[in-house]
Amino acid sequence: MVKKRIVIALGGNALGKNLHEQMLAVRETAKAIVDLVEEGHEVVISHGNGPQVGMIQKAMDSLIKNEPQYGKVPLSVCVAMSQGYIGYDLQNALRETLLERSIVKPVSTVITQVIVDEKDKAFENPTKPIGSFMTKEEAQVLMDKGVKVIEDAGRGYRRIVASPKPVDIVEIDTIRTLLDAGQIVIAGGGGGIPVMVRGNRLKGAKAVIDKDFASSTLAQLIDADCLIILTAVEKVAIHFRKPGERWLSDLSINDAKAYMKEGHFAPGSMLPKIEAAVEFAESAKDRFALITLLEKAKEGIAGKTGTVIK
Ligand SMILES: Nc1ncnc2c1ncn2[C@@H]1O[C@H](COP(=O)(O)OP(=O)(O)O)[C@@H](O)[C@H]1O
Ligand SMILES: NC(=O)OP(=O)(O)O
Repeated sequence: MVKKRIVIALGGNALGKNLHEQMLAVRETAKAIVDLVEEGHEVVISHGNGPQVGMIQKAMDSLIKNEPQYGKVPLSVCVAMSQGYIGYDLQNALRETLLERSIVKPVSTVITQVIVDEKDKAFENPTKPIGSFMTKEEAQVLMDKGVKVIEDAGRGYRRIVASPKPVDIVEIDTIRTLLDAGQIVIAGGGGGIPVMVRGNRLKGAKAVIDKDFASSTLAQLIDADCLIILTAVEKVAIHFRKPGERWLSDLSINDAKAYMKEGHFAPGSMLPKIEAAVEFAESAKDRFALITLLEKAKEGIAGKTGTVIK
């Protein structure tokens, strides 16, 4: 098997929805990642943070309601907190799994800041769902207080925040150096901490970047061969959950663009994954993206399952 440089973007099911679920889920996640390390691939791991950043923001808001002396915690800081505690669990699960298989490789989490454009139209039009799912009635209570909420891909209602596109990654040289030294890197967690450039200063932005887009940017900047997006489906489908549903093993860039126009991929769930996959696959010759289930990552990279976009 040809050794590849891979960015693995972990979806919600790789982390669970709360602290306890996360502790359990990352053990399985680590096994799937170490399977790829064992085959000699270089891996960088990125992950989502929708449920986690929503939980942190809610916790911080209720803290300052009772103890206002702490001051409001900006959303960018909540993203940084989510990177920290998810990275902590993930890097320890990876460390343990590597030791079990007698593989000597340091693992570290790089607190990653991602530059966004302050003129990005996304700041005027929040679209990124975060936090837990609510019923319509619960959502109405929040909406009455002026909180922006949407129905999230048929799964319930969630708060929404702005989600600008990633422009650049501040710590990219650190990530490259660690990778070139043969280490495993967790980076760009939760889409990265969104920051805006103000002269020598980086100012946190009130946003949550989509992890699939941040992963595509990361993969391009480290010249990865492959972007693997691990989620809750083994393959991508057209006519998903409708008559004529068809699961795809290969998806050309042109077909992906046509299917996006025809509305086959749900916004907020599969659509950003296909957009990110297409962006990466068309960024240079021989690059491809793979979308599959967490536990099928090894089979997917061997060409046995998943949807390959190239
Ligand atoms: N065309 C499609 N093909 C396959 N899955 C789709 C499609 N459209 C929407 N989905 C849904 O998108 C989900 C993945 O999005 P999501 O759960 O938001 O991702 P994440 O794993 O990053 O948390 C799948 O589990 C599936 O239910
Ligand atoms: N930041 C982000 O895209 O998180 P989710 O994948 O959990 O939505």
